[in-house]
Amino acid sequence: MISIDVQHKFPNSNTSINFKIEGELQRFYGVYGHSGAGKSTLLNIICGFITPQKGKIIINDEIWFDATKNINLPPQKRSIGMVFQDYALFPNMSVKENLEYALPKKKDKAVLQDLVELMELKSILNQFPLTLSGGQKQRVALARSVVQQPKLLLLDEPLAALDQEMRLRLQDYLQQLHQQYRLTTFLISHDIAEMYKLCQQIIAIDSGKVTAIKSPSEFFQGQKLHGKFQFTAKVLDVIHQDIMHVVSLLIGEEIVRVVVDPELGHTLKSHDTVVVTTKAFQPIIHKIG
Ligand SMILES: Nc1ncnc2c1ncn2[C@@H]1O[C@H](COP(=O)(O)OP(=O)(O)OP(=O)(O)O)[C@@H](O)[C@H]1O
Repeated sequence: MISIDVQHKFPNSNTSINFKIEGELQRFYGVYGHSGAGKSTLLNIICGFITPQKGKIIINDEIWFDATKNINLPPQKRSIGMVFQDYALFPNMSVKENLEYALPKKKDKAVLQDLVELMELKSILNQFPLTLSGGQKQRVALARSVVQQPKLLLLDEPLAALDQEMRLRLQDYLQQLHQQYRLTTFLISHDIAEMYKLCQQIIAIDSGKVTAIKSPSEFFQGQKLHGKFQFTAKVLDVIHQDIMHVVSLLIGEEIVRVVVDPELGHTLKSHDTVVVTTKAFQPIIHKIG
């Protein structure tokens, strides 16, 4: 059982933090909200980097924080694995040494071997972080955070710096990790598809408060899906040909050319951000993967 009920106010900030979460162990939670909503603050409070002014954090009957009883376990006493966007590996240690360093002294080394296999790290065990790609580093960082089999795994946008292909592969690894070890996981992500794929519950945060805890389909379909296509795109260039105005748009990693009204065409320039919507909803869908 997870029971979080904390209040906090940062000096010089208008945001009052008030997080209330009742949840179950072994679940994969997505933490979702606008920039500045308080997602990282939630993870920092759970791991003990920020001490809230009031409230309690109880994880599986263990009190990690209780302001009235003056209990505040330091981060190293809270059983937590963490991975952030920047790959915090020890640069002077090989992959193998990075993993071994994380293994608690009395723990069986078998878990290391399992993780090396699951995360396909065998071929890079003797390499140093500097020689690894972003995706490889994050695979090692994920494996390292799981070596000690923590009670909570806290992931703050761990895949945000990776390209789309690598991101999808790492999502598969994350999924396998969760299936294998069933660690209670909190993942911050802005990627709705990622949340759908990985998370059982979405913890929605807005202005320092938890506003909903729902399944991805309940949450996102209520919030986002309006039965029409809507994309955010970057304008790459606008070509004026006679009375035609052709705009090249970058949508995700795809470039799409569209003809627009001259009135609109004259107002657009490269680097503008636009929203593209279509009224008719008759998409042609081809399975590609
Ligand atoms: N140490 C701090 N001191 C003062 N204010 C802070 C501190 N940490 C966070 N805040 C404020 O709390 C609010 C929430 O910040 P937080 O980083 O948790 O947002 P976030 O949802 O993770 O945003 P992003 O998606 O951009 O990373 C912001 O208004 C931020 O300025």
